[in-house]
Amino acid sequence: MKRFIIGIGGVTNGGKTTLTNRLSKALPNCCVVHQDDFFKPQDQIAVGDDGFRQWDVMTALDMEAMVSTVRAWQENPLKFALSHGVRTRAEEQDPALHHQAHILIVEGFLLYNYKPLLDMFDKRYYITIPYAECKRRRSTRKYTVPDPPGLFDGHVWPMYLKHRAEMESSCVDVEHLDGMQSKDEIYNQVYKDIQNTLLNSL
Ligand SMILES: Nc1ncnc2c1ncn2[C@@H]1O[C@H](COP(=O)(O)OP(=O)(O)OP(=O)(O)O)[C@@H](O)[C@H]1O
Ligand SMILES: NC(=O)c1ccc[n+]([C@@H]2O[C@H](CO)[C@@H](O)[C@H]2O)c1
Repeated sequence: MKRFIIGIGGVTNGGKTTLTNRLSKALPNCCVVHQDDFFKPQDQIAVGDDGFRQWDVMTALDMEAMVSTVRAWQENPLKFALSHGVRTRAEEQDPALHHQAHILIVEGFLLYNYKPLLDMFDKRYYITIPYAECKRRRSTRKYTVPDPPGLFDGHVWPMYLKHRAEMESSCVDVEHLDGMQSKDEIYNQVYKDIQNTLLNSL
């Protein structure tokens, strides 16, 4: 049974969770790992010289635990699905793929800057949206720890630019997605692409 690990990375509020949720319902035998579930507790997040808690850096995340979770899926996708309460709905899925592939979607804003995780992906997507749209969408969001005033311009966006530049300079192979397209357009494009990738490699 073939196993595929798909990364849905990119900028905060680019639409990663929206896309992941739709894909995970449509793809066969599909589990999901969300990077946001691996944030360290607030009291372990350093406060920078700028006065902001440094949420948007690798050290804010327990990346070892995240990699272990992905390894647990690799070792036994069926056990992983059962223990994470995933029920696959065969009747809605593509019968050509259903019995042949197990899929893990890993979704998050900092997937491709951590080598041990980077190397686990079979396919990497990277969603981007421009600054103004990102700031607008982010201002409507309620995180477990709400953004203090100025966090977006003082920390979130500069860290995004820094990590993106790092990723580009290390020539990571990613497929870019335009997060300004409609949710349907993005979903249809990625679903078709995954279907082709799977069928070509089975
Ligand atoms: N293609 C789209 N067009 C317009 N709005 C979108 C699109 N995709 C998602 N959104 C909206 O943008 C906001 C962020 O979406 P989502 O939670 O999927 O992003 P995310 O990348 O997972 O964000 P984060 O990881 O920073 O929490 C939501 O309000 C969502 O409805
Ligand atoms: N999920 C959280 O615990 C949390 C807390 C504080 C900030 N964030 C933000 O989540 C985004 C990634 O999805 C990052 O831009 C963080 O700033 C998340």
